[in-house]
Amino acid sequence: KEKVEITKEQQALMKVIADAYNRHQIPQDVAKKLLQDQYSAEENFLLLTEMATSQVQVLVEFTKNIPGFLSLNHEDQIALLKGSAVEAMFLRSAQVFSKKMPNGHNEVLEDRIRRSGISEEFMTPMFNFYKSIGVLHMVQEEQALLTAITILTPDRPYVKDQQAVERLQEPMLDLLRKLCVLQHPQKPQYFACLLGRLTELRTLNYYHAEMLTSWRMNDHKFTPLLCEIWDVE
Ligand SMILES: N#Cc1ccccc1NC(=O)[C@H](C1CCCCC1)n1c(-c2ccc(Cl)cc2)nc2cc(F)c(F)cc21
Repeated sequence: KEKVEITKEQQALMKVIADAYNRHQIPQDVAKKLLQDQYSAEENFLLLTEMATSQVQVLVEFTKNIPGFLSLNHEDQIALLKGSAVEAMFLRSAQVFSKKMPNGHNEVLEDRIRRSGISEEFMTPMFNFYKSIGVLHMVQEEQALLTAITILTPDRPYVKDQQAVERLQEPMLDLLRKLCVLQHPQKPQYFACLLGRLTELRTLNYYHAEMLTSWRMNDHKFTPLLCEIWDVE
């Protein structure tokens, strides 16, 4: 039986990433807002664009805390942020969706999202992903590392120095692998399962632009930042 040990520098890395992840979270909890009231498709769309805009700002702050990220080539830094912003948003949404709430609240939240204005055809892939994240019962450190690993994906479009990105992603993957063995000793496949979720996450990337433009309302307005990050307008 392999004796898994987290080294001193891996403990330091975990602390940096987990602190940055907890520090850079969306202030207002959108789930609470959705549970309070039933909003129109227009109001929900506006809420989404506000959430997504603040999520990008939060993502940039989190990413700046990833050791070595700021030493990457500047265009590559932008390419990594642009390439991972949508996935980070869905990963964050999945984590919010998976949080255990008082009886019946999770069902109400799902219903509010189902009726928020998103086109029917995207419900299944989106909720399948949310549920597949939910069943993993990830701890905060795993969520933080998974977000960092998503950002540090070497094969994003327009990344020039992929090796430099791999050198940053590898220590994160190694640390996450050890964490999974220590946190979920009864699930030897847990680490592989987590990485499989990142593949499922990429498919949501594919749908996101259409999810937005097909929102059940006319005249979809996006902030300039979202036009940059989402392939819309
Ligand atoms: N959460 C969260 C979150 C954090 C940062 C950025 C965006 C976020 N997502 C959001 O706000 C949206 C809201 C926005 C208002 C209308 C209903 C969906 N959202 C999404 C959703 C994101 C995108 C796209 Cl195309 C469709 C859906 N899946 C959610 C799951 C949840 F459980 C949840 F509470 C909220 C969720």
